[in-house]
Amino acid sequence: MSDVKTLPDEGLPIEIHLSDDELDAHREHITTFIEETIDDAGVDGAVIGLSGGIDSTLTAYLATEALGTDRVYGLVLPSTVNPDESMSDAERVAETLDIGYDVIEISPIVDAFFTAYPTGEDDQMAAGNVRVRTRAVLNYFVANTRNAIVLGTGNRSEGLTGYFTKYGDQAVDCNPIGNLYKRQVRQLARHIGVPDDLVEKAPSAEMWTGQTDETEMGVTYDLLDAVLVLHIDGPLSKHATATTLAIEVSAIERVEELYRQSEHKRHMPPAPEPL
Ligand SMILES: Nc1ncnc2c1ncn2[C@@H]1O[C@H](COP(=O)(O)OP(=O)(O)OC[C@H]2O[C@@H]([n+]3cccc(C(=O)O)c3)[C@H](O)[C@@H]2O)[C@@H](O)[C@H]1O
Ligand SMILES: Nc1ncnc2c1ncn2[C@@H]1O[C@H](COP(=O)(O)OP(=O)(O)OP(=O)(O)O)[C@@H](O)[C@H]1O
Ligand SMILES: [Mg+2]
Repeated sequence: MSDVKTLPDEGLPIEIHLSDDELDAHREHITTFIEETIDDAGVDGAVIGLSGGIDSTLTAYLATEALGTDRVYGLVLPSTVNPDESMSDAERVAETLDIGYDVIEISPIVDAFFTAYPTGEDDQMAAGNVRVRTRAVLNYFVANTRNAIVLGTGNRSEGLTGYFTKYGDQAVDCNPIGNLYKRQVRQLARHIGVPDDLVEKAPSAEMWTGQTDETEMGVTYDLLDAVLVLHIDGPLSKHATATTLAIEVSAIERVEELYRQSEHKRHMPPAPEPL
């Protein structure tokens, strides 16, 4: 973690922190959103990929609260690079919520891609993205058969930094926690009773062995969220944000870079204007 930029203890802006009343309001707002999305779509329920991480765990808890156990279905999709502990955490979530779920090992499918195009197997990012997109295909396969929609687990911090695989974990029908920054995801999860060990574990895409979000992005989520709320979403300039948070301008510039480089991921694929 040595070259990961962090926030000084006193640097957390109040705009990030949610009071108990605000957390209750988010809980109500999100469960209503899930219920209305299912009703408007005219489907029987929702499918969600369970990774044992906090984003899918919180989304699954809120979906079950909104829809009931019978209308939420979990998919636990291990590959060779997922730690056993993550997959058992994912199963624990499904068991705790008492929702139906399948465990499907994706390695044979992923290996078929590597056999088809062996050059790609050693490219860590490209191969990791194949694992992520394989899960998307399975999510939709199961959703089609169950007359269900696919619930995404993307949060606002990931959305603004493009920290997701295009047409992979972003290939979903809605993102119930998409308006929450990562720190708020943890706060709401703790508030509604998600076990502490799941709230506190280090976020990881688990696309390759040992990957963690913060190491790859080069900033902690606390720093990222603070810069997003004050500067990218908020009114403060780069220098005012650096002063407010007592951090170097280079940390702000790293966040700006993540935001700028991922602009294409936040839009539908463009086409030329009609002639
Ligand atoms: N300017 C541009 N305009 C239009 N399209 C553009 C583009 N630049 C790249 N592209 C396209 O986008 C592709 C690159 O995007 P993409 O395939 O997504 O790949 P990329 O952004 O390179 O990698 C995915 C990132 O998301 C992270 N991730 C993925 C999945 C889950 C999680 C998690 O937190 O669980 C995190 C992962 O660790 C990595 O940092 C290029 O191959 C190209 O096709
Ligand atoms: N092994 C897996 N099986 C099923 N779904 C998965 C698996 N790995 C990832 N996913 C899906 O991809 C989503 C994106 O992963 P991401 O790592 O961003 O979220 P998370 O694991 O829920 O939380 P965290 O970011 O804290 O690790 C997950 O929320 C989950 O829906
Ligand atoms: Mg994860």
